[in-house]
Amino acid sequence: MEDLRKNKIIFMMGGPGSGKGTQCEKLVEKYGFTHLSTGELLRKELASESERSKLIRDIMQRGDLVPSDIVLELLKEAMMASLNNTQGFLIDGYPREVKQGEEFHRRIGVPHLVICMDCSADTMTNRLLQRSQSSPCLEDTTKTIAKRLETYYRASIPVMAYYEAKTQLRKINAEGTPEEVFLQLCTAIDSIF
Ligand SMILES: Nc1ncnc2c1ncn2[C@H]1C[C@H](O)[C@@H](COP(=O)(O)OP(=O)(O)O)O1
Ligand SMILES: [Mg+2]
Repeated sequence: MEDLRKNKIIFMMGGPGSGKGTQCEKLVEKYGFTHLSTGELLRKELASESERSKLIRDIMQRGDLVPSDIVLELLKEAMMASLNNTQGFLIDGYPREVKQGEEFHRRIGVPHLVICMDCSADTMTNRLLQRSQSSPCLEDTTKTIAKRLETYYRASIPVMAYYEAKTQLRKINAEGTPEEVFLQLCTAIDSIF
């Protein structure tokens, strides 16, 4: 098997609205990383006509969660595809639970850096509400947001504890302006090169 860890692997954790997408875009531009989001990979797979997409669709229609081995398979294929023309992998919104982290560890390895975008519930809520005002979709009501935040907190605490002992875990103050947050991220990332 090709060694996917010959490139730096960085996990970007953070609640909804903590600024992961915004910062990943800036980091891709500065460092030449490949930005991978498992949600995005699943959406792309569903839009294809593969056998696997039918399987995933069936699972989702039953209301079940997509099994973590399928998610990891998609992630691994995407990593393989850009293995020789990237400066590293920036993986956003993964792992969602410790089990996914353990699977990633077994199949690929330990990430070189885990970033946690530290942001208060108030700030995340305000950002998400602002975004929802500029779109016709009213789904992101305060109540829905509160539920998403709670789900994130509950899941992220054990994941962070898992990585604390395994690799570099860096907490970033994600409350500031995008430029302020970006400067902190650059310091953390420069430290692994
Ligand atoms: N540092 C910051 N200050 C103010 N607003 C920010 C910000 N970072 C991102 N935003 C805005 C942009 C979006 O409308 C919203 C959510 O950002 P995002 O990058 O999509 O977050 P995530 O991908 O973590 O859900 O908040
Ligand atoms: Mg995002």
